[in-house]
Amino acid sequence: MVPSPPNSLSVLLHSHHPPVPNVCPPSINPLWFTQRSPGFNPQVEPSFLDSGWQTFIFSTCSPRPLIFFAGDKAWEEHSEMWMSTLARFARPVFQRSPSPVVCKAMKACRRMELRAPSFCMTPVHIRRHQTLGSAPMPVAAHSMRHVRALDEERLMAVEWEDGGQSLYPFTWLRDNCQCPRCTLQSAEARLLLMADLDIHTGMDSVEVTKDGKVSIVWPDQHMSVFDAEWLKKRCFSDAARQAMQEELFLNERYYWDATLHIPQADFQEVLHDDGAALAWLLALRRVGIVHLKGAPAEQGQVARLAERIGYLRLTFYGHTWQVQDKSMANNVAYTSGKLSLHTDYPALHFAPGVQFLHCINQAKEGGESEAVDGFHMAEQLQREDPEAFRTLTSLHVDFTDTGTDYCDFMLQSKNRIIDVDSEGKVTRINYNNATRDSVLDLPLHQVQPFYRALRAYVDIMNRPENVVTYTMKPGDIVTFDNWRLLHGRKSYISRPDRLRHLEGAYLDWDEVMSRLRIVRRNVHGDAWASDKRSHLHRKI
Ligand SMILES: C[N+](C)(C)CCCC(=O)O
Ligand SMILES: O=C(O)CCC(=O)C(=O)O
Repeated sequence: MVPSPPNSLSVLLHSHHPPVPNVCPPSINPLWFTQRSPGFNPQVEPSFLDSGWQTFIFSTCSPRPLIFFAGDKAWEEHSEMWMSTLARFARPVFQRSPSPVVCKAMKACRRMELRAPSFCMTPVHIRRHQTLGSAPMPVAAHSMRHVRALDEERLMAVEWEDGGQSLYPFTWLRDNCQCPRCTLQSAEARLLLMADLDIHTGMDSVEVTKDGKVSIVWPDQHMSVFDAEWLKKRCFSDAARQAMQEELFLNERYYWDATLHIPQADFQEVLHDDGAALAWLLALRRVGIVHLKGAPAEQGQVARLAERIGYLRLTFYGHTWQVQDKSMANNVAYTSGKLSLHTDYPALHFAPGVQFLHCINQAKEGGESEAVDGFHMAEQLQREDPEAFRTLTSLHVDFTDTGTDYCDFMLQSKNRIIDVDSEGKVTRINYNNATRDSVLDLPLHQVQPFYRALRAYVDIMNRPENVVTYTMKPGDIVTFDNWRLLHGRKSYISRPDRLRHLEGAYLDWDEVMSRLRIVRRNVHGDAWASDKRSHLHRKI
């Protein structure tokens, strides 16, 4: 064992029995690292632990930087591989880290000439059977050493007890005054009108009160008092903002291919236990697909699951809908034919974010399910065929859907097959070949390039190494990110004595994320998040 120098990195072997087992095999984790590395902040990630992943969690929030390893038996079996994985992926990340604590630790490591793969790690066991949810997280008391007004810049500077500093614009502080005249406390909503906000306000005085808050007197003698923790959460530094946004939106994704072991959770546990619900929703967000097992094989279960979240998304196919081989089918899904990889409902401009499919009855022959990670496939397309990627992220394609179900409908939409945000990051896939319209609103010279680009994307997603195949059994519910995954099914033999029957429902990501935040707060409280942010304030 390599001795641990003072202030060096320690490893805690975190024995964790995840509520969602086998989210991914150890062999996949290095991939996760490579994807995360570019913007990777070595912060503690309790959420990741809760989804049952076997990986390394970094933390610089305690006096010494810690590395948690969330694993189980896999650690014993793969410890060598884990060590070298950590050395390969984590060391460069730590080396790039601006955190003074990490820099100090790295220097200590270099002094001791500790090189990869050992990476100055001391395995230490912490209590077994302890999840991070129940682990005593260091509670950060964010106390302020000093506050001052920088009148020229119209900024308030907070110097924190641990040495860091944060800057807050006067205008922002006045805008966010928490007093009952400026904030409706019962709704946590702003009362102060924009028209009444002096966006060039000065500050008469500022001080730290005896109970550790910031007290400001404005030129009109209005007074604002801000809690240290509240201010810390809202620090404007790049790192703090990035951490806050990740905490709010959980936008980091784990990209996968055919080797994915689809995360699983128990249907009843998810319905009744917040820890299980949290694990489910975290994996749904990060991986994009989770199987729930053990639902009764009868109609009504996807509605119960949607109620666990909030409410489902009504569409022209009804509150919930029955996937069966129907005569005069109003959708190709309601036949026994093959469904090629697709997202649901690109005929809507705002397609449902999340889909539940519950197997009530499976076919005797055929009907196996398929899924691919559309974001990962888009990344591969961008790498292999940038021209095709440009085409699919820029051209708007017409989709159409006409018929009668919940009521009669005649939908038309224009969507980019690969939707990107203003920074070029893929946010949504819109593609169902069945509802792609024959109306193609392109000048002649763009038609053939469009087909070439679409075919290139489809060819990548159809590669066997990218497609996960599974067979749903009665009582299984697949829950997946319909903005990200493309799903399909093999054709099946329809028999009157054994009717294949799935029940489906849609939800939107806003409602799902809302429930995720609530169960996370129920399970962890707010302490871990603020602790995570404790060292992220801006150095000036
Ligand atoms: C019919 N339904 C609800 C199973 C799927 C509709 C998806 C689509 O046509 O894009
Ligand atoms: O029948 C299936 O397995 C999948 C159905 C489907 O893809 C859909 O309803 O969108």
